[in-house]
Amino acid sequence: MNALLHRYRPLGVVLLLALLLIAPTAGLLNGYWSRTVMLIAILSLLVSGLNVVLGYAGELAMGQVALYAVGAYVAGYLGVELGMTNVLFSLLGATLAAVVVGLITGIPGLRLGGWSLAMVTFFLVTLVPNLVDVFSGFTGGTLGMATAVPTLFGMEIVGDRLYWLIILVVAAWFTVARNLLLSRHGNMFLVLRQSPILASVLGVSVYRLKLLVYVVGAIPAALAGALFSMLDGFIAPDTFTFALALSVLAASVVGGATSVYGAIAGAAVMQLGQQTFTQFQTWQLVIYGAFLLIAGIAFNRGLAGLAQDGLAAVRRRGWLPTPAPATVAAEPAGEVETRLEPLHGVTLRSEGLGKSFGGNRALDDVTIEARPGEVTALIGPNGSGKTTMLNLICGLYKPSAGRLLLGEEEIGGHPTYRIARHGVARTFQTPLIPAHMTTLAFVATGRYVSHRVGILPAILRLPGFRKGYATDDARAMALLRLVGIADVAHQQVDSLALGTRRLVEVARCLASGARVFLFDEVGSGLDESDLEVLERAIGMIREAGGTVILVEHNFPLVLKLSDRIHVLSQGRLLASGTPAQIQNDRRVLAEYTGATDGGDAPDAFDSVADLQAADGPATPKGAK
Ligand SMILES: Nc1ncnc2c1ncn2[C@@H]1O[C@H](COP(=O)(O)OP(=O)(O)OP(=O)(O)O)[C@@H](O)[C@H]1O
Repeated sequence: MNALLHRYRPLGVVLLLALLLIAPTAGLLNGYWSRTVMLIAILSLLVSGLNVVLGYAGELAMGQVALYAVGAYVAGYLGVELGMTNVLFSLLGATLAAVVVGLITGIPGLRLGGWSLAMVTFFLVTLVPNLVDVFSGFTGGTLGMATAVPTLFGMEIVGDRLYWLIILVVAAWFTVARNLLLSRHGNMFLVLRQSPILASVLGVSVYRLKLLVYVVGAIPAALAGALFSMLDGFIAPDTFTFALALSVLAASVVGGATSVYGAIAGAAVMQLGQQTFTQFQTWQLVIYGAFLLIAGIAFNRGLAGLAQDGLAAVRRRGWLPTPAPATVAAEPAGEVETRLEPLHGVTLRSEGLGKSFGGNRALDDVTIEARPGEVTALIGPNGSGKTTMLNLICGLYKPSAGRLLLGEEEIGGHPTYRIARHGVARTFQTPLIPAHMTTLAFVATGRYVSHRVGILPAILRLPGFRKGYATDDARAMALLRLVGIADVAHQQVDSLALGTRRLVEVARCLASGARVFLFDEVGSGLDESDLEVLERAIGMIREAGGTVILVEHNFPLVLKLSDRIHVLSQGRLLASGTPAQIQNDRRVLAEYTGATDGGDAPDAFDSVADLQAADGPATPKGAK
């Protein structure tokens, strides 16, 4: 079974749901506790929406409370003004309104970037009383409005029926959230949270994905509003306060923002705290602040993290069986691919390429070509412009001058995600590795764009989703075997050592089915055996027809692997040639020894390789 599906067995959740559903008829809940459970359930919807946006996509959106108000007023309006009391209309109306408000606020908030979404949504919350006042004809203004009795096919939804409706809607949302977050989409949200740059080199439009996450997170908030209007039968603006927004944030942090069900725990703590302690209202802002501080500092994965650690400790002691690691349908264990499928590499050419940062010319008039089925190395001292070149090729920087051609197509200045979709994959000097993800799942993110599985099949767990995941996992596993690190497949990827992370990045690039591979100092930090694996992997990419551009300080590795070497010095092309030509080039030797021109190169070294041998570590002057 797929590793991702295997990890989560929601038995406890199903039992809790069954218990909650039978509780009123079994006499387990009196009126007070029944209302408390409903309020916790409604609050957990708000918190869950924030978890999706903040915990998964890393965007601080404070507007859950405003969307809560939208859901409440839309449901109220439909019932009172239009006579549409059917709860299905109320819930659908609230959902549509959430999508519309989500788009209206998310588009400018996310376009501007930085903290603007937090600011836009913060103002949205402060605007609620004013908007309610402006539309007082429909909303009842500050005095509030009484809502109509909800119905379902002619049946009044009150008492236990309302209780069941709330529990079932909340259960349905958590099923959707679980299926979405524990899927390749959820993994991509985690990538986005860790690094928008990483998401974009994986071919994802960061803006669109953030907007999607924000709108998805708006839906439960509006559903919560609709349910609250049915529960209280009355809506007034003083429900939708900034204090409630803070309480939702505190509940998210306390429950664990990257947990699916932590929202329920966080909501329960906040709701019960409020009901139990009479002083809570007076001190609520201080209490929320304290919760945020304590949870942020002492247990930053919240109650869900504590529960997971506790469960792991219990399993270590043997008091509970440890689930067997997921098995992945791939080639027979131990069998390693010795060749790759054809990679359809393409020629990458820069013509007079330049890049300036203010007055600093990082690259100036650089013309190089990297051909399919070849390894093209870019070398040069620190600051000579190698990484800038890779950043230009993958679209992280826009060229100041010149052209970049992928085959016949000009790609200079295109957005990173579009260039990635043309088949350009890259690694980073400091590997970009997300938290809360296994190595296998991370390598599989390479396939997110090239082998699409829709959101709906993921939410509904349709056969297409299961098949897509089985293939993702099998492919990722095969590639981990290829780079010799299959043993870490089920470990958290952010727990791996630097050298292993580099090999993980190579596997991720291969998973995307790329045609052009940009490897930035991929050999640094690797021990001898890792280097052998890396050499074999790069050799296979070359044989399969891939185009490889290798930025590397390890000169022996460069000599061994490259078909052609370009040497940069202070942003300009100093020399180009075969490894034999470059290692005997006096200008290159001079550059590496710090002599001012080729003629000053010390006689003791006849080649760069001699210099490396004498110097010990294979890094030129000043390398990181
Ligand atoms: N985003 C940026 N803003 C300003 N200057 C930059 C930026 N990126 C690179 N530079 C400058 O461009 C020049 C080339 O830097 P680059 O990182 O490309 O060199 P490099 O050859 O990759 O060095 P290293 O081997 O240390 O990685 C340096 O002077 C650097 O300070």
